Amino acid sequence: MSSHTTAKPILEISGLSAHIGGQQVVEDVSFTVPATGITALLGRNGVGKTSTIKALIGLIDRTGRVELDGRRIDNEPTWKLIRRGVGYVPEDREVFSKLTVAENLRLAERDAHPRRQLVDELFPDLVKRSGQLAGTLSGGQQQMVSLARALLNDNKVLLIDEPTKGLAPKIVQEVAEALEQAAATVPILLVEQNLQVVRRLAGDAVVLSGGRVVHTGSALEFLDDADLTQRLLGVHADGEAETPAAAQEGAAR
Ligand SMILES: Nc1ncnc2c1ncn2[C@@H]1O[C@H](COP(=O)(O)OP(=O)(O)OP(=O)(O)O)[C@@H](O)[C@H]1O
Repeated sequence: MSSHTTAKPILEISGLSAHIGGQQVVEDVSFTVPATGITALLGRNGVGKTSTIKALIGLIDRTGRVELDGRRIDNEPTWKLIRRGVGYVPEDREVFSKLTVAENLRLAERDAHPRRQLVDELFPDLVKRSGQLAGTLSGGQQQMVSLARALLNDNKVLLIDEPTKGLAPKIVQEVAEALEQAAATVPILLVEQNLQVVRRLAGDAVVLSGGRVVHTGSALEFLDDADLTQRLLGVHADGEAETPAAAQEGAAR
């Protein structure tokens, strides 16, 4: 899928900076997220991908400018951004383990008319397991619950952090399939280490190093540039073994 586009972006980020414990983890970050398709946020471990997403939605203190659909949101608290239609699927999934699948989904319903049919079509396995405690699901199934919760509401954009992390290859493909279908209904900013998934899904790519944006452009063009992927991700993105999880931040700083 190539959705490299010049249409009006859904998210416009400029000069975003954030500190954690005295360390600057996001440094003057600027990029845009197009109003359609999937934009991949890439980089080695520890470069600040998760922190950038958290800064975007105010989960860590930030400075800079963030616009959602042309409206400034950087001065608003997280709960308000969620209500304005910024869906967040965190890295650790955060399902309520003592609640059933159905209860997890019901808790997430924010709109008067949640998109039940879409979610049931996307995740038939969850329909079958609606009475099962979420804590007894596999990692992949919990990821589906986490994605389903965000998709129930009519969001303007989804921020999804490493949805395939730690999942078996077959389940990675299922999650990728769900993301592909979800992206037909809502634009997505996706942190993803599995570059085969990025290749399949992403139109644009934003690459971070040392808390800064070091590359933006077409995801496929980036992945096809072996020198650039080697330099910025520590891997050759040549179709095989495209998972730079072990490539530590450091060399690119
Ligand atoms: N709660 C925290 N306390 C202290 N330092 C933190 C905390 N969270 C993140 N950091 C530091 O901030 C930097 C950026 O981390 P972040 O998790 O945003 O990177 P990332 O690119 O998402 O990494 P990964 O791919 O490993 O998830 C790292 O140096 C990390 O050690």
